Amino acid sequence: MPNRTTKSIKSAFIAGDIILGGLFPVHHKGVGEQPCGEINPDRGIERLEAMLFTIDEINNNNNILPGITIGASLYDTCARGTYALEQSLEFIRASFYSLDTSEFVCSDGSQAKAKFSPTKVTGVVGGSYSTVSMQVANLLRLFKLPQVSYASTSASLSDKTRYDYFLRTVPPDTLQARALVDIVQEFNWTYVSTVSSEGEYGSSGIDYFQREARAKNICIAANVKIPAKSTNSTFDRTIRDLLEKPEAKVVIVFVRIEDAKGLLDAATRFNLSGKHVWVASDAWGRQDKPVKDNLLAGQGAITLELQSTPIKTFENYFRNLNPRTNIRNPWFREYWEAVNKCSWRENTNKHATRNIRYCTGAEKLNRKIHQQEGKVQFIYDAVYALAIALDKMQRSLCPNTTKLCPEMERIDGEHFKDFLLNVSFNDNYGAHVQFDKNGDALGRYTIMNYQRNRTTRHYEYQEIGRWSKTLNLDHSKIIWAGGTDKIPTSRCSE
Ligand SMILES: N[C@@]1(C(=O)O)CC2(CC2)[C@H]2[C@H](C(=O)O)[C@H]21
Repeated sequence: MPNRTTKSIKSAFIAGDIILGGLFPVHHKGVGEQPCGEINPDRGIERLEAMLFTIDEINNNNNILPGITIGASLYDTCARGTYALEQSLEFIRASFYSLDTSEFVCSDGSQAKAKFSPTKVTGVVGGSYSTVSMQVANLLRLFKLPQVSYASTSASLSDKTRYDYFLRTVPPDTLQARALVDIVQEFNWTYVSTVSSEGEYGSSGIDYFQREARAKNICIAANVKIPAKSTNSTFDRTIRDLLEKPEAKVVIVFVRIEDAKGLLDAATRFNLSGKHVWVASDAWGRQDKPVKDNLLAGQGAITLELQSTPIKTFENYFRNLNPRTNIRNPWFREYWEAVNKCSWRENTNKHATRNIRYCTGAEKLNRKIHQQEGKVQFIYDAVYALAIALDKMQRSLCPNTTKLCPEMERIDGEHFKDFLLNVSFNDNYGAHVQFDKNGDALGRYTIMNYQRNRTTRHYEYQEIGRWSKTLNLDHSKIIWAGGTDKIPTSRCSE
């Protein structure tokens, strides 16, 4: 199905009897007046394709909605709440749009049909960033449109007095804060500093950490906030603040990925290899960006990532995508140009411009560098949760048919939300999917240590344990800064 654009709004569209909306940060935030910036390969394109892949899989599964096909209408948020809000208006436009064509008759006497009518969606998958999900949730709830995020972890989104149509297949950061405190206690650290990004994710996450820490008699030394607009001097000041509390060797880091990079870049400038033990939340996770040029400053770090399992079949699907055939994703060619560093623009003049390498479409995703994006499973689970809820609703309201019956022509959002809150299934990839009364999923985290592999001598994230209500760490796998296995101390001197 070709992509559809209304006005300047682009979407990836699959036709179907029931349409699911989707929101993905296909592009990073733009700079200055530009709402959208660079293409976002992992958290944008790969996640969007994960939703398309899951819908294909469900439509080929005769056990779920056997007589009904699911379609999709996916939009780019540009990782920006305001932009996402504009795109999300497309999801609810159909609620207003009731073009009466009965007065229009074609020259041959047939009934006129609207060339384009906005597609009504039944549920929305997304967004990624909590700030985006919050703004979109404020709009969708007015139209009783359930929303299932695959990545937004801010604890605020558990508040059903504000976000009553918001659910998620990921846990709230209150659980991540508890996991971080359990790690601090595991090593008998009683005096730590904290660094957090300004904004919903960082501020909310570190507040919960500090609340949990104080309850366990852990003292906070420096409590540093990174403003939204930060420069190198911001991070230099952060390092100086940390150095004023030398006994607090451990630093709890609840920051956006850009700030994690800024922090380690500054630590490198101060030549602080091994001075601090960074203990970081999922934004840092197992991302390459913060540590790529900061091996010594980053070594010994302990980081959390939401526990997920790669979806093998999606891996094959994604690797075999090609811009010549993958036309349902209108951003795929731009992605292809970025990851292959080539230009897709057809060569309109006789001589190819010397310094541009044109894409051929024969380029292949390099297997060794591609690691499945960490939230693919949560997208897979979100789409299945919506489909299974629709299947149960269809069997309940339309018992004599596998098709849509009149009772499901205009799906009541409140009724659908009840079906959604009651789904409970295993996704065949190690996850049991269910929602609590707040629409939150169970909390499972993988704990990693950034270390220099003793055999290969390469730096890497090594899994050292897991947290699911309680912490389970293998101390023998940890390599602290400087290659030592001696646990650093971080406590008050007085
Ligand atoms: N959990 C997040 C959030 O905003 O709620 C924190 C994050 C900034 C790092 C983004 C992660 C992601 O998109 O995988 C979201």
